[in-house]
Amino acid sequence: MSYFITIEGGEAVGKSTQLQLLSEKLKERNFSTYNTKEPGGTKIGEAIRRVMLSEMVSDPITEMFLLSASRRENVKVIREHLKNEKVVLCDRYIDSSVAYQITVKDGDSDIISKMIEYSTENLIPDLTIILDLEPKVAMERIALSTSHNSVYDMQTYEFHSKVRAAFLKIYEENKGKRNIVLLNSAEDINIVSDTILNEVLNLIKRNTESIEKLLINK
Ligand SMILES: Nc1ncnc2c1ncn2[C@@H]1O[C@H](COP(=O)(O)OP(=O)(O)OP(=O)(O)O)[C@@H](O)[C@H]1O
Ligand SMILES: Cc1cn([C@H]2C[C@H](O)[C@@H](COP(=O)(O)O)O2)c(=O)[nH]c1=O
Repeated sequence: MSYFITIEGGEAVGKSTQLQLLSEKLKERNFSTYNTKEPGGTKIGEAIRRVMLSEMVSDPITEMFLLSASRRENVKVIREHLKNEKVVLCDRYIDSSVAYQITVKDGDSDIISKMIEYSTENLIPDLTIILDLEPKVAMERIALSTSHNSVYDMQTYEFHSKVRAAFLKIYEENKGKRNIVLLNSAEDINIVSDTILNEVLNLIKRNTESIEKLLINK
């Protein structure tokens, strides 16, 4: 069985740390994983990432064109890995576009939703983990980190607060409709990591059980 899992949230909430830990823990359990991120994941995507992280584009639709080009290329690669029974872990995906380009930057939601549709061809995650953190703590982590110096990392408290609120809204609007989990990432790294692993193992267990039921009833 293949799984597509996304990790979402604002700047420095711990997405890449948790993605790496999850990948290692799944490998220890004999799952084959493929790690990727957005923007990025392919040669074109990485070039777009460099542009986006060095220059804040004020027009959300212009940003969506860049993100969609990166995403479309990345989705092709993701689909190949899903065909090969991999657990694909993606650091940010479509919920980030809803949060940043629609909610925070007030981009036209119909246009952006269409762009998401075209770039993903409706590839929806099996599970989305949203990491939530007070912007004050996130900004402290950014200040201490040597790798957090993008134009997004350097935004104001107000910007980071809007991003946090946007992800909380996504959670409220989607819980019960798709597999989406909200976690407090102010907790210790290992506690957050164990909780994420449990969520993933539960998803796999639920799926395996429903397949077994189908086979028995056949
Ligand atoms: N639970 C935690 N407690 C304390 N520090 C943490 C925790 N999780 C991550 N960190 C630290 O916070 C910083 C940001 O973490 P990380 O790079 O994983 O965040 P991120 O969400 O991927 O950031 P971005 O999306 O902005 O690149 C890193 O220095 C990391 O070591
Ligand atoms: C996928 C996606 C990303 N962004 C922005 C927000 C982030 O700060 C940067 C990526 O940097 P990170 O270090 O990987 O967090 O890109 C966005 O605005 N919209 C999106 O859909």
